[in-house]
Amino acid sequence: MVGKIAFLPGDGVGREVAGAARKVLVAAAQKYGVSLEFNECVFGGAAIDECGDPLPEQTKTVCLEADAVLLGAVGGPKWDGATIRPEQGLLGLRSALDVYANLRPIQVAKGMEGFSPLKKEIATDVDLLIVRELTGGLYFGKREEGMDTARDECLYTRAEVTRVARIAFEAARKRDGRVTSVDKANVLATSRLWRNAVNELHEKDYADVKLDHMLVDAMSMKLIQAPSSFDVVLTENLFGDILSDEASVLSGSIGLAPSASLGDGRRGLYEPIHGSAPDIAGQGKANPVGMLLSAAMMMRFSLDQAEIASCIENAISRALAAGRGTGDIGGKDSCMSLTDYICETL
Ligand SMILES: NC(=O)c1ccc[n+]([C@@H]2O[C@H](COP(=O)([O-])OP(=O)(O)OC[C@H]3O[C@@H](n4cnc5c(N)ncnc54)[C@H](O)[C@@H]3O)[C@@H](O)[C@H]2O)c1
Ligand SMILES: CC(C)[C@H](C(=O)O)[C@@H](O)C(=O)O
Ligand SMILES: [Mg+2]
Repeated sequence: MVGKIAFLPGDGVGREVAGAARKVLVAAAQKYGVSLEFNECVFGGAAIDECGDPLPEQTKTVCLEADAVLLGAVGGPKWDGATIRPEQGLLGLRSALDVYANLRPIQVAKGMEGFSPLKKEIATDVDLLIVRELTGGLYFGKREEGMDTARDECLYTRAEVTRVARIAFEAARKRDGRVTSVDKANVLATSRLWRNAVNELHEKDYADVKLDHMLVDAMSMKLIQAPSSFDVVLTENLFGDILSDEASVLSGSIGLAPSASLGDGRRGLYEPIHGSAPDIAGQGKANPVGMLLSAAMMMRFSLDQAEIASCIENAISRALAAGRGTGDIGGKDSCMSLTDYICETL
């Protein structure tokens, strides 16, 4: 047995793509003669319906005892914002696991430029990694919500910035050696602290990595205009959420984008960057690729199975190169038929 996986399908298309990931993982594990233990738990809206709590104690315990947590997506109009609150739900889970660094790779691989809405010469060679701070900032500050006034506090400590920046610099060393830190330091005090802490760590431990800073508004333009000029993009929680949805479009669809959320230990939380997509849920239209790539990241980072991870990634690339795909990238497959094809070609 190589690993205990807390398996949280969640809601909407989360359930469809998580089912696809389980199928591919089981097939890949079988091929390599290893076994995986899946402990399925209710989470999100499904958990509210079952026991009135989006993150039941039992689910939290299974996640804290697992080697990795594999999550589909949560939410939907039926539950409003109740599936994601900081003290419960999705934000509660991220904070309980202390996974402060959310890695969101975006690639337009050679031969895949056709999926991108960008001109071929701009889409070529896009390969960037967004490192998003995940357990601080506006998402976790104090809130006041009155009829006519509301307030969301944005708070960052130097230690919170330094630990996620370290992950970004380490990742850059294994890639092209460049970090672009994104903030709004011309306006926000938290962004000035952010820039200062990133510079301090850079000077102290990572002078070999090329560092530059960019304001988030300019970054959202440059990401479309010159996406291949970026290697690692480091940013705070809210900016990272927005920029990663934007960046996912470069590769053709949000349904292609995976993520790994990591802390100080080996345990991680793996989920595609998209949500429960109520507009297409239950229709077999969801693209499973972002979820499958998240499962591959799980095998590599938390379960130490790099070979299985590569096997899954290669099968996905081959399927896309063969013209297979769901409707969001112009294909004719359903979530299930694409998943079955990937399983067969592992
Ligand atoms: N990590 C998460 O669990 C997560 C992430 C984002 C949003 N949400 C929640 O999901 C719900 C819906 O949010 P939303 O509609 O703003 O964002 P969404 O990401 O669910 O959907 C945005 C758009 O992308 C499309 N899309 C998403 N995933 C797709 C896939 N796999 N294949 C093809 N197309 C896909 C949808 O059809 C929709 O048009 C909300 O309740 C939100 O809070 C959860
Ligand atoms: C659902 C929401 C809280 C979540 C976030 O903003 O982190 C989602 O958009 C994501 O990107 O995982
Ligand atoms: Mg998001």
